Amino acid sequence: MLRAHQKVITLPKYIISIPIPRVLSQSQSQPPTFLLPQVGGRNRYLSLPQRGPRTQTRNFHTFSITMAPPPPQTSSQKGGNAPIVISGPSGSGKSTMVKRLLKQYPDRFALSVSHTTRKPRDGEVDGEHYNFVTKEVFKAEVEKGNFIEHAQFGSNLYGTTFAAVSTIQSTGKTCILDIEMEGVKQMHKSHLKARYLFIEPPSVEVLEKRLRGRGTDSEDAVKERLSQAVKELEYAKVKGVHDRVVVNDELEKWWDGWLGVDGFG
Ligand SMILES: Nc1ncnc2c1ncn2[C@@H]1O[C@H](COP(=O)(O)OP(=O)(O)OP(=O)(O)O)[C@@H](O)[C@H]1O
Repeated sequence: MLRAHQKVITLPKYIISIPIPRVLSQSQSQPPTFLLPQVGGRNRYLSLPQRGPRTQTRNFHTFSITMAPPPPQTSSQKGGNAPIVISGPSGSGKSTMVKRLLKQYPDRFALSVSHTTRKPRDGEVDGEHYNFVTKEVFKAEVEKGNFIEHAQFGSNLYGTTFAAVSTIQSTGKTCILDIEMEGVKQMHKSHLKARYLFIEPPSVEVLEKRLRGRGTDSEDAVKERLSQAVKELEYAKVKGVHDRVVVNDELEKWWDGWLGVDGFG
C-alpha cells in the first residue's frame, strides 16, 4: 500500500516502491536526488533526469529511469560452480586443505567420490569414501567414456566419473577433486570446465620432512613419492596448466592464501 510520502520508480523490468527518507536536492535547476535504502551496508543515491518521462498522479510520481549495466563478471564468477581441481605432490598438503575446507564450508563444497577397484579398508563406506567396483565394471565404464580421468596405481584402478561431479553440482555445491598429475592432464583433455589449483611444498626438503613426519610410508615409498614430486613440480611450471599455485608453508598463512584465491574461497 503506497503512502503519500512514497514514490514509485519504474525500472526496465521492475517497479519498486521506495520510501524516500530525505530529499537531498530538489531545486528547479538540479535533478532531484534521493537517498535510497541501504544496499550492502552502503548508502546509495539516485538522481533522476530532470526531463525524463515522468507522470504525476495524485500522491506520487512515476519515473522512468535506465539502470546501469551490471558490473563485469570476474573470471571466477564466470566459472560458476565449475569444479575445483586440487593437485600437488604427495605430502604437499592436499588432504589437509580439503579437510579444512569441507569442515569450514560444509554447505559450499563437497569432495567428489572416486571409483576404485581396490577392496574397501576397515571403516570405508561404499559411495562415501569410494565407489567400490570390480575391474570389469570399471573397464566397461571407461569404454563408455564415462570417466573424466582414471589411472592405475599398483594393481588397482582409480578414477573420477562425470556423474560423480554432476551429482555434487546438482546440489548447488562446488565439487572438489583431489587428483594427481596424470589425472590433471586427462581433465584438461576432457574439456570439462574446471578451476585448477596446485599445492606446492615450500621446498623438496620440507616435503621430505613432512612425508616422514606423517609416518604413513616406508623408506622406499618416501623415495618414490619424492622422485614423483620432482616431475609434478616441473609439470606445474607449464603455462596454463593451473589457474592458481598456493605454496603450503605456514598453515595459517597458507589458509589465508587459499581464501584470497579468487572464487576458490
Ligand atoms: N602447512 C603445513 N605445515 C606443516 N605441516 C603440514 C602443512 N600442511 C600439511 N602438513 C602435514 O604434511 C603431511 C602431508 O600432508 P597431506 O597428507 O595433507 O598431503 P597430501 O598432499 O594430501 O598427500 P597424499 O597425496 O600422499 O595424500 C601431513 O602430515 C600434514 O599434517
